[in-house]
Amino acid sequence: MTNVMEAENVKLNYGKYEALHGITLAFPDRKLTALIGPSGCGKSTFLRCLNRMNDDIDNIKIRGRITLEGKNIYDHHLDLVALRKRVGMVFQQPTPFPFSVYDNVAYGLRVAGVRDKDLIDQRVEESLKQAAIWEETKDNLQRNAMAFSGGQQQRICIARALAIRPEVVLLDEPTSALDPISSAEIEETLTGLKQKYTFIMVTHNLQQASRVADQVAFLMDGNLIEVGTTEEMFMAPKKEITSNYLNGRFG
Ligand SMILES: Nc1ncnc2c1ncn2[C@@H]1O[C@H](COP(=O)(O)OP(=O)(O)OP(=O)(O)O)[C@@H](O)[C@H]1O
Repeated sequence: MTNVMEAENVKLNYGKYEALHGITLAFPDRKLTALIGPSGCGKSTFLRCLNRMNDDIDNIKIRGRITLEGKNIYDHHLDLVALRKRVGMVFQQPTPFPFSVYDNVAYGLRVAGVRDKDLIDQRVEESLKQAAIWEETKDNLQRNAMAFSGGQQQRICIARALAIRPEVVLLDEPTSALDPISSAEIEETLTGLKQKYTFIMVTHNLQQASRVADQVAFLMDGNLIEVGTTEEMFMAPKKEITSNYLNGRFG
């Protein structure tokens, strides 16, 4: 199995505080990896390293190496806009822009300089279909995206992330702000898309990880404690501390 991204001994400091102590973790192609662990263990911090979303924070220092298809994403020559086209992101709160569904999904393509209206139309439709929100939006593409429900907005945001055809999609607790039905719809959407994209998802919801992930990584206090296939992690974790966490004894 090939790995699309690899993190090697990633350490991160917020000023003097070391939040990640040397994380080594590989992300297999077209699989969903769930990052789990107690609050404050560094899941989001680590996720944000993977498309350099931490770069703008003052006093941050990142060491180690993160590669995308073998190339170091922290290389000085790297074009950040190009990186973010290849590694997209979906946030915890649905964050549609305050304009139409169509313009939301077309946004990334237009920023990338695509002007061909037919190509944009086609990509908007394809992406909304992939994110399983086409049926609910196809007659309302000019409606403001903010006028849809939270769950629909999140699927519009997934469509927006997919429109530029990233290789990797980072998801930071994408369902924690949603009701159970919308969460289930997002899970179904992700499961259906796994053949096409590599997903890396932070989640607090262990059941969700067990339902949608292929690989699960357990972090605690800025360390990677254990990583394995979802089955290995939930059925036969190697470390007692992992087992205690999965059984709800702490966290
Ligand atoms: N911008 C920041 N400046 C300073 N410290 C930060 C910053 N962001 C996070 N931290 C600290 O780094 C540690 C890891 O935080 P992070 O948000 O990555 O954890 P998490 O596992 O995603 O937590 P949660 O599950 O609660 O979202 C925490 O101690 C947090 O307080």
